[in-house]
Amino acid sequence: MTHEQSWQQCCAQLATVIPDQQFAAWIKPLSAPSWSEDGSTAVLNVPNRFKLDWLRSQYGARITESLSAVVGRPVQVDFMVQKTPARPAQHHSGTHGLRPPVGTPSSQPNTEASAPEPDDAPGAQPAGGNGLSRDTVEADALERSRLNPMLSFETLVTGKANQLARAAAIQVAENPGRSYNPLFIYGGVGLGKTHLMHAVGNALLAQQPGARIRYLQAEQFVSEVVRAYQRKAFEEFKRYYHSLDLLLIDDVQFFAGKDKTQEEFFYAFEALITKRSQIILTSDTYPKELREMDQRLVSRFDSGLTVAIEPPELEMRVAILLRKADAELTTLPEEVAFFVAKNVRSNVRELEGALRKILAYARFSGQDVSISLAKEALKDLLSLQNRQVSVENIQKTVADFYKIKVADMYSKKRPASIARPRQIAMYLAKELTHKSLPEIGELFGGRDHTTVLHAVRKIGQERTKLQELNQQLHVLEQTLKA
Ligand SMILES: Nc1ncnc2c1ncn2[C@@H]1O[C@H](COP(=O)(O)OP(=O)(O)OP(=O)(O)O)[C@@H](O)[C@H]1O
Repeated sequence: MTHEQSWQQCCAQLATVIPDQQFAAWIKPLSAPSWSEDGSTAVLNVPNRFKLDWLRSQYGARITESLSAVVGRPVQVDFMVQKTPARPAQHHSGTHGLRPPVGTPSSQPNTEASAPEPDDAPGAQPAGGNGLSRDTVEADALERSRLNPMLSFETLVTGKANQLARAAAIQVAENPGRSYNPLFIYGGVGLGKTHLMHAVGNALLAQQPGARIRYLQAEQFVSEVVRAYQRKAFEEFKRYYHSLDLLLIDDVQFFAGKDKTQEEFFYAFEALITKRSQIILTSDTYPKELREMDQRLVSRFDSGLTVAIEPPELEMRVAILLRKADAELTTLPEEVAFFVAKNVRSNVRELEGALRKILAYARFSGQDVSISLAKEALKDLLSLQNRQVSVENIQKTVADFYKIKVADMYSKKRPASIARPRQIAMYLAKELTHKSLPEIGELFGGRDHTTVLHAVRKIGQERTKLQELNQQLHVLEQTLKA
């Protein structure tokens, strides 16, 4: 069997397991791979890095499996971004492309092998044509979209913490505007919400280089509304936002209390949903918990699919570290990855920071990466983490934060402006130290342990209901732990 025949058979097999639309969009346009000399690796040429990411992450395993089955031995499948011109003429001979050169009618007998349209995506031009090259179209669209091409499905590590959100995002990328609309992703800081959002955008851009995509942070949207207001340019603003195919807005909790922004966003939302453009939103909390948000918007946010991203568990943290090291072209010994993952637990952004420190340390000191090197590189971080937060420190930090005197932490004064920060400090003392209630009471001017218990319960309950308090507590906790 020739290489071309084996590829055709592979495609035929894939066509039975991959839904028609996806097959037509992703597999059918591929030319037959070129093979390494020893026949162990098949290299598929793809037109750009977006397609490369997507094909590798979504179909790589299936193609490998199918091609191995067809040739009767395990083979590796690799992808390579094709150099321009996008469709080299040698495809009809030599490396046995499935597709005839652009403009040549298909003469392949097999349906899998029949020539696809030069491109399924709107706005794309065949290379060598008189219009803009596909690369230029993509580069322009990428710039306009403000997408970061590094944040793709390919570079996103999957685990229990994000598997639902990722699955939903993949659905959306494959069926924009038709599966879950809007897709609302929520979770704590640095857990990959932004990453997932960009991944959808990048995947869609790979499929449709002409797609009108825009990513922006909620605050930027607020500024644009303000600017449109000042310039009396709402028509233009509307025309732009209402014309998008995919709108990605990050951290929508920042719309809180901004009535005009919410109103404009509501119109854009309605217009986009009606014309089946996709909307993806992220937030630090689920829609019903959003503060100072128009109820019409809250219910719209919840009308598609709402998914959470949780903090990654240990194994996922290890996997993320290994993957990030790999991307930096360094090998991280697994024991070092475990060591870091056990000690840096809060979020992915912090994991990345820790890894960066270790790699920089290794580079500058000329040493290999080991646990002892990691301990040295992360000395500050680890000692800070292990350092017990002291009650005195809590009292000082909380007093500074609420602009009261530290002495008021021990005083008997009762006005709310003082009593409340004091209760907050007691709550944090219970949360962040190992001190008992009576010990804490003692350190707060000799108060009874029931007073401390009351404060701990009260603040604990209120933080689940009051977003602002919760945020203040987050800031205080971060400051104290940092
Ligand atoms: N599962 C993951 N695999 C690989 N990298 C990840 C993963 N999750 C997050 N990251 C990386 O961690 C960093 C922080 O992620 P991201 O900015 O998406 O977080 P976020 O949830 O949007 O946080 P914030 O609320 O602060 O905006 C990014 O560099 C992102 O690429």
